[in-house]
Amino acid sequence: MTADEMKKAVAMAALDLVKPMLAADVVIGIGTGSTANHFIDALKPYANDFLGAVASSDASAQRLKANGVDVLELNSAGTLPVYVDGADEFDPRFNLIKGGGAALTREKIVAQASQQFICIVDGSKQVPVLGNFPLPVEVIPMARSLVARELVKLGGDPVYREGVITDNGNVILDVHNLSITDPKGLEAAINNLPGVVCNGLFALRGADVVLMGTPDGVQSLSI
Ligand SMILES: O=C(CO)[C@H](O)[C@H](O)COP(=O)(O)O
Repeated sequence: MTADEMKKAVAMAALDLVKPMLAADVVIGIGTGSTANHFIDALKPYANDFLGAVASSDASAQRLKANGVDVLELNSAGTLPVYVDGADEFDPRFNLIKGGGAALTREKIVAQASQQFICIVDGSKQVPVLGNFPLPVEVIPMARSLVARELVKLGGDPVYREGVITDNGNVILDVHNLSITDPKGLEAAINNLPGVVCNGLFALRGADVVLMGTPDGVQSLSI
């Protein structure tokens, strides 16, 4: 089974969890990336069974609309019952690194607005300790060098993701060589740096459910 086939399988497994929640007044949260894209495509036959979705990126919003799903603003949607999204890494406590697709800020907002976060990943994303995947940090452009120096003080090696501007008009620093033994503490510390909009650690609000695709099928993991 290819990685893409595993991503599709976890997307279908997530759909099985979400289908019973769908109703005429229900709005769901949708993430960004190749795994989330499979989930969006799988929603097409059910597009008329719920009110719509809040998207974590312009790319996902466009894909939802192409699949017949109405896209709503979070401000008019209130609390969402569920958020479905991928991740770049997850640890045994369901802390995550996200933002490989540069959508981390809106992803974190929609996750925070949701009662349940279903994380859909292939097995390559499972790690004992977060940090092998470089941690994305979204930064106000004028603060890029300042924040980079502060991230070095925290023990990381930040690299400017050249050519990438987020949906919010900001830039991304990818922080290499972090061994993240205190995900909540590091998430808060990085968020406290002036110029940082958001960082890709999802520990203060991690996933509730992880569906992991393996060559032997989809595993529903628990903490
Ligand atoms: O955080 C993300 C985008 O900002 C994605 O969820 C993460 O990069 C995983 O992507 P994929 O499903 O393509 O492996």
